[in-house]
Amino acid sequence: MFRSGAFVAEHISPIDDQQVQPNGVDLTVDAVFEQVEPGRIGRDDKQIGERRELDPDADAGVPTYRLSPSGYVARYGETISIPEGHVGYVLPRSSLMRNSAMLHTAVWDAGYTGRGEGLLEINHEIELEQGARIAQLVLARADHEDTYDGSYQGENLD
Ligand SMILES: O=c1ccn([C@H]2C[C@H](O)[C@@H](COP(=O)(O)OP(=O)(O)OP(=O)(O)O)O2)c(=O)[nH]1
Repeated sequence: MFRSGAFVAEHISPIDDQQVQPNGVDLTVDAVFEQVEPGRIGRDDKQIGERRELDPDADAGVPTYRLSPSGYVARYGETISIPEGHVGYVLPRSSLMRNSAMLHTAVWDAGYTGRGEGLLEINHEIELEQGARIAQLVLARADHEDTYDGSYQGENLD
C-alpha cells in the first residue's frame, strides 16, 4: 500500500506545504551535472564518471538552467530518509514530461538517507529554475531483511 503525502513529508527535509501532494512529496532540483568522462560498471565494483556541474544563469533573477537536448544528472534539494518497512519510488512531475523531458530513476531502499540524484532526459530545450519542483517521491510499505548500507549512504549531506 502506498502511503499518504503527509506520511512521506515526515521523511523529507527541508520541505514546504506546496511540496506535499495527496500521494507523495515533490522534490526540487538543486544542481545539474553533465558527465564528461566514462563510468564503469564491473561485476563487483562500479565507478561514476567525472562530471561537470552546470552554472545556472543568474541574470534572470532566479538562477535558471537552460538545458539543450541531452542527458543530465540532477541532484535533489531535499534530504530523503526511506523508513524501515518501506520502499521509495521517484516519478517525474507531469509538467516535466509534458515538456518532452523525462526523469529516470531507480529503487530507493529502506534505510537510505541522503540527497539523491536522477537522470534528466531532455528532448527539447527547457528552462528549469534552481529550486523548481521536478519530481515526486512516493513510499510504499515493503518487506525487507537488511537495510541500505551501500556506497551512497549519507551522500550529499551538508
Ligand atoms: O533514482 C534513484 C534511486 C535511488 N537513489 C538512491 C537511493 C538508493 O537507496 C541508493 C542506492 O541505489 P542502488 O542500490 O540502486 O545503488 P547501487 O548502484 O546498487 O550501488 P550500491 O551497491 O552502492 O548501493 O541511491 C537515488 O539517488 N536515485
